[in-house]
Amino acid sequence: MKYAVYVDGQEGTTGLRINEYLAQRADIEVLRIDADKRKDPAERARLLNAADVAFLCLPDAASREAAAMVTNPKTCLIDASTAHRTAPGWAFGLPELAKGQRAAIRESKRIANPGCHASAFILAVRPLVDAGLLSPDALLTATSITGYSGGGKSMIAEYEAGGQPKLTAPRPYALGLTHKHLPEMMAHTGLKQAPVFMPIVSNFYKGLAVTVPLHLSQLRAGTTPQQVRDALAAHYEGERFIHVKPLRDPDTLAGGFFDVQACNDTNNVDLFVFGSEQQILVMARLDNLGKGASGAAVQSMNVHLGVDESLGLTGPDLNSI
Ligand SMILES: NC(=O)C1=CN([C@@H]2O[C@H](COP(=O)(O)OP(=O)(O)OC[C@H]3O[C@@H](n4cnc5c(N)ncnc54)[C@H](OP(=O)(O)O)[C@@H]3O)[C@@H](O)[C@H]2O)C=CC1
Ligand SMILES: CC(=O)N[C@@H](CCC(=O)OP(=O)(O)O)C(=O)O
Repeated sequence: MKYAVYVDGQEGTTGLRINEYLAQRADIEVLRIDADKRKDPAERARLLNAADVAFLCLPDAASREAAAMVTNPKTCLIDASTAHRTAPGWAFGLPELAKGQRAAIRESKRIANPGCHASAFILAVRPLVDAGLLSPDALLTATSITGYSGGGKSMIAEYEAGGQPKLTAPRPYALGLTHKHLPEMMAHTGLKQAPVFMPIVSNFYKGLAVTVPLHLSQLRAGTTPQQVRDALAAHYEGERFIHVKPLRDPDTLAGGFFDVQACNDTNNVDLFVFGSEQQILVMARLDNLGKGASGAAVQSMNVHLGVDESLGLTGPDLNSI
């Protein structure tokens, strides 16, 4: 028996990449909507209710509409949008978050896929809160450097059209300090205050790194950089997609520059601790279309179905778009 899987938003950036992952799977039958009916509510409702798993790769409002169309109790929804990431009744699709998260994803028929910046921030900060090194009252800042595919089809078209000199330089944005990922960053780290968060989009397709600068005095008294690194390593022990690098990673320091794109075409997250004995940078790197979006969605599906969590996500056949 094959699982029936429908991707609502199959022509979008996230949907296309999910379909690439699914194309490698013998255990999955993809239900495709006819091109001329992609936005036909009746046809979408039919396919949503025929699916064992349906991915919502849509703007937030369309995701909410799609969720309301599902009446079949067997359909598991995995929503890539921001619509349900802190909503009651939805499991957060980050299996590595904490003990018990896999069970939540396994049991829930409603799974909210994390945002790309939020995934990196949460994976860097949650272990420090859980280990008692960082107080939930901490006042943090974070920056994120991201490729332009994070902005979906419209931003990709803008960058790839060429001819706009302003797009050749990095562009800070969300300067109103109300980025849409802040609620999930707080909800899933336990921080009581939102970080001051500035993302920067730049002239490369994909790849993302979030940096959280910390004075050691912001951490539990006496905490060393090595203890911060070790708390991350302990939290993610045995996790195949999360790689905690050695303190002041010699490979990165030898190169002199941080490579934001080094996790591209993988579902991996690399975590780093750089700095001196007084100040550190905790950094998390991922592919915004991999663990930051489509890879994470497929991983959550695998957890939900109880199949090997890395099925379709590793190996030489992993394509990129
Ligand atoms: N790109 C990324 O890195 C990430 C994106 N996300 C989230 O995933 C979701 C999808 O993003 P992304 O793939 O980038 O966006 P895109 O703009 O690339 O794709 C969205 C797709 O949804 C389609 N669509 C819009 N409205 C409807 C509707 N009412 N019914 C059916 N289809 C509809 C669009 O159609 P049309 O082709 O006609 O425009 C388009 O193909 C968003 O919520 C986004 O925030 C999450 C994490 C990362
Ligand atoms: C470059 C760019 O614009 N990136 C998007 C985030 C991409 C992402 O994670 O999207 P969702 O939260 O929509 O799922 C942004 O910062 O709004």
